[in-house]
Amino acid sequence: MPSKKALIRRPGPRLAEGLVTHVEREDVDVDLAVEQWEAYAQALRAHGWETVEVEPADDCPDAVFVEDAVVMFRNVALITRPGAESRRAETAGVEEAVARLGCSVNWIWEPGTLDGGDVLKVGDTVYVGRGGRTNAAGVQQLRAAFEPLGARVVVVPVSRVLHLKSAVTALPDGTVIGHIPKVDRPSLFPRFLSVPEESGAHVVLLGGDRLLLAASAPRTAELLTDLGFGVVVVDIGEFEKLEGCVTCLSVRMRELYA
Ligand SMILES: NC(=O)NCCC[C@H](N)C(=O)O
Repeated sequence: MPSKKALIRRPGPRLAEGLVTHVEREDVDVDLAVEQWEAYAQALRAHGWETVEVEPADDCPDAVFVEDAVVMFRNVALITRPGAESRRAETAGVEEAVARLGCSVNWIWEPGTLDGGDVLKVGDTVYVGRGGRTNAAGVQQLRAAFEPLGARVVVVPVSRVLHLKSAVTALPDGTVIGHIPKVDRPSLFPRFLSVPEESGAHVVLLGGDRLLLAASAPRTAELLTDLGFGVVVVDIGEFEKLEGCVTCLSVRMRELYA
C-alpha cells in the first residue's frame, strides 16, 4: 500500500515580506493566509493524505512554499539549494523532516541552484526548468541524483514565469497542461493541453481522477470537470500574491518505505 504523506509548513509572521519577481507587490493579509493554508491542508487530509508539518521557519518569509526545498524521487529526497539566497535557510528543517520519515537524503551543492518548483515528474520522466532559480549546475546535479534511480531527466527553458510548475503541471493521465502565453516551448511535451487561465495550469494530484485547483481558475475548473476529472477547489489568494500556487504548498510523498 503506497504511503500518502504530504509535507506542509505553516506560514510564518513575516509571510508578507515574501519575494515577488514577475508580479507587482500587493499587501498580504497574514491571518487570512493562515486560514487559507489550514483549508488547503484540510483538503489534502479529506482526500486521504496524512499531513506532516515541517518545523516552521518564522525568519524565512517564503518557508510556507515548502515544495521548493526538496524534490522526491522514489524514496530519495533531494534537498535543494534555492536560487534566491533569502530562501537557503529553509532547507535545514525540511531535511530533518524527510530524514525522520526514513528517506535517503541527497543534496544540491554550490554552485548548483535548484528550486523544487522547477521540477515536474510525469511517471519516470523528470522535467526540470532552467530559469531564474535553477541553473545549469543544478540541472546536472539533479540528473546525477535521479538518473541512476531510473529517472529520465528532460530540461525545459523557463523565462516567462517564476518556476517550471508556475507554467505547467500534469493531469493524472500524464497530459501536461499550461496556459500558452506562459509556456516557453509547449512542443517539448508529448501531450499538451492548453488551459484558459494562468493559475489553471497548476494542479495537485490527489489520487485517482481527483485534482486540487485554485479558486482563481473557474474556467479551467469547468474544462477539467467536463473532461471527467473530480476538481477540488481551494482559495489560495494570499499566496498567489507572492507567486505561490497550489503545488508549492506541499510535497506529496508516495513511495516511502517507513
Ligand atoms: N514552487 C513555487 O511555485 N513556489 C512559489 C515561491 C514563491 C516565493 N515568493 C518565491 O518567490 O520564491
